[in-house]
Amino acid sequence: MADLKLSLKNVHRHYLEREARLDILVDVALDIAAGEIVALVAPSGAGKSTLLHVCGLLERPQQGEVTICGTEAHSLNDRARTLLRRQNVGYIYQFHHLLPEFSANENIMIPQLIAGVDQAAAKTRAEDLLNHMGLKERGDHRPAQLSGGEQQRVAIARAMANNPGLILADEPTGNLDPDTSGHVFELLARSIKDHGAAGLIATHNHDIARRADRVVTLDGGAVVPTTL
Ligand SMILES: Nc1ncnc2c1ncn2[C@@H]1O[C@H](COP(=O)(O)OP(=O)(O)OP(=O)(O)O)[C@@H](O)[C@H]1O
Repeated sequence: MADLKLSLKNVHRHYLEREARLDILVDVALDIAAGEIVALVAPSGAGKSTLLHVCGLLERPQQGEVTICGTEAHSLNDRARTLLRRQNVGYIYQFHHLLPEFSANENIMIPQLIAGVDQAAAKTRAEDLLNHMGLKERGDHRPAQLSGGEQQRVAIARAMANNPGLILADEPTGNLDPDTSGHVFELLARSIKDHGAAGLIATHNHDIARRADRVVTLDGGAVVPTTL
């Protein structure tokens, strides 16, 4: 059987707005195996961020199973969910969310230090990851001293820092020009595959989505395959 990094079964997520109930995710099923990258393309408001939040254990679905790297999250308490997320999930956002007062190296070290890695090992790994991102000389630079594409490459390195099995990316190239978008996506895809991780990448950019192993969309709240 495939080594599944993400498995969703029968997932339902709704929001209550005054009297109305908004059904955003309806009976969602989705499996992503190690080494696989799935693009999620759907109109604004369809529920892409909601799906990523459920996959990343930031939101609980009202119903269904969310299994991350072999561990089913539903019955876990909040603390156990946080640990599962920290150990197994890397998140990348449209805007890098790097800590402005810290250098690129330090931004990549911080999640490792939180996970209990010692200072020297965290620094070595940060330098190694930056090197892979083509940013060897930029370790001491703060986010404001880097271009948008460079900031996103640091954000990718940070997401990979604790070697997560699952990478979730919400519009990771949404803020970049087309050439830079392609380059950043290639680096992200290579990182995911080199680490034997799985990736779910929400994007409005069809050129980017076509580079994934497969593309899915949200149709009436369900995840269904699509071609672009
Ligand atoms: N906490 C919440 N309470 C009520 N409604 C919410 C909440 N979070 C999201 N929604 C609604 O759920 C729907 C899906 O939102 P979501 O952010 O997942 O969409 P999206 O596909 O990521 O959109 P976009 O591409 O514009 O970012 C929207 O109609 C949104 O208003």
